[in-house]
Amino acid sequence: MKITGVEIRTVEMPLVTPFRTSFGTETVREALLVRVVTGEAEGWGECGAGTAPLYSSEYTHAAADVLARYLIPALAGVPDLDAHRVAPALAPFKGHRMAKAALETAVLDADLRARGVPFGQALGAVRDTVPCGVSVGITESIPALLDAVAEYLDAGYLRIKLKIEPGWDIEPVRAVRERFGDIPLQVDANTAYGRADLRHLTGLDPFGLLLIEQPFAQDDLIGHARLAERITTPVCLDESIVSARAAADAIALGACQVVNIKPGRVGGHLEARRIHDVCAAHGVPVWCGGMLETGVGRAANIALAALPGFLLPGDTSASDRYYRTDLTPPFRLVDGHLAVPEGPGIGVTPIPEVLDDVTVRTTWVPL
Ligand SMILES: O=C(O)CCC(=O)N[C@@H](C(=O)O)c1ccccc1
Repeated sequence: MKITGVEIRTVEMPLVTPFRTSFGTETVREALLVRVVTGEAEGWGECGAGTAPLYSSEYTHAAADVLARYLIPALAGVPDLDAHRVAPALAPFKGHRMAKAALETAVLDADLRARGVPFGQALGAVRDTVPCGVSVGITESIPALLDAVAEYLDAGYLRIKLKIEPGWDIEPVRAVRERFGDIPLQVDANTAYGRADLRHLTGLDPFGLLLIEQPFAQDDLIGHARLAERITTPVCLDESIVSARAAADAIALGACQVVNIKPGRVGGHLEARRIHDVCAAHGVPVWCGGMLETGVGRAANIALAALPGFLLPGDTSASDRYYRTDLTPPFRLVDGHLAVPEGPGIGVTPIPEVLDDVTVRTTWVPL
């Protein structure tokens, strides 16, 4: 594949409601899109980094800079470029996995579109639709939380994930259980707790949760292993699982019994598939996480979520969970499921007038 150039585009997408997690509240999603232009096709990728480095060390401006200054130019010298050669070409540059993932996905998308191959088929999808869960942010009150959960259940979501943090954990879970019974329910702390909270977190065990996600710091595998020894609820890791090796180590240490796979967090869909394979080899179920992606990133996530080891509903919600107008034709929930795009590549393309409306910056990097 010969790339003629790459466009880096920053868009600002208003969220339908503020999204509050333990690491902050977002009302507008600033997202970075990468468009790879080749003689045969154009490919799209989305970088999940936030405006500020609150989920991980990456953030939108840094991702745009490292793409323009180092990552995209690094592809210039790669003979017979294809998606499998992107990660090795970018390996000399440390970190910046979300920026690397956006570029690799765009190269993969361009290649697949040129060959008429759907993303899901290329990755090894075995389903045409994927079951969908939804992530419910921290709300002002318990009644507001119950209203939000009721709305999502009415919309057909098959699993509820509650964001938790110190001071907002056992009570919200208890309230949801009392109102809605034994619906599929899990919690996500985004590293908000310390080992001193371990005993308190065992208080979540009686509620029959599907999992407790990433209560401790990204690098605290021992802390997660100790919690796992004290509770019957599976421990799930998100921020800690940055590679297939990290997944193998975490499983070996007993630090996780479930893994949330996010292609952006691990450097791309090819590493995401390797993590899927490592987990499958250890009998560890995985599910597809989300980072408020527009339809571009969402399409690729849905294709990934159709792989055989994705045994739990993911955060692949419908477009209207976050956006009144998505960049692409919206993903709509049908009986709690989203359809895996069937077209070549990721199967969707941003709608030009929508894209122009929300674009705040574009950079063209010729190769
Ligand atoms: O449904 C979604 O796209 C968001 C699901 C969700 O809660 N994502 C959280 C997370 O901690 O997993 C997140 C949001 C934005 C950025 C990083 C992470």
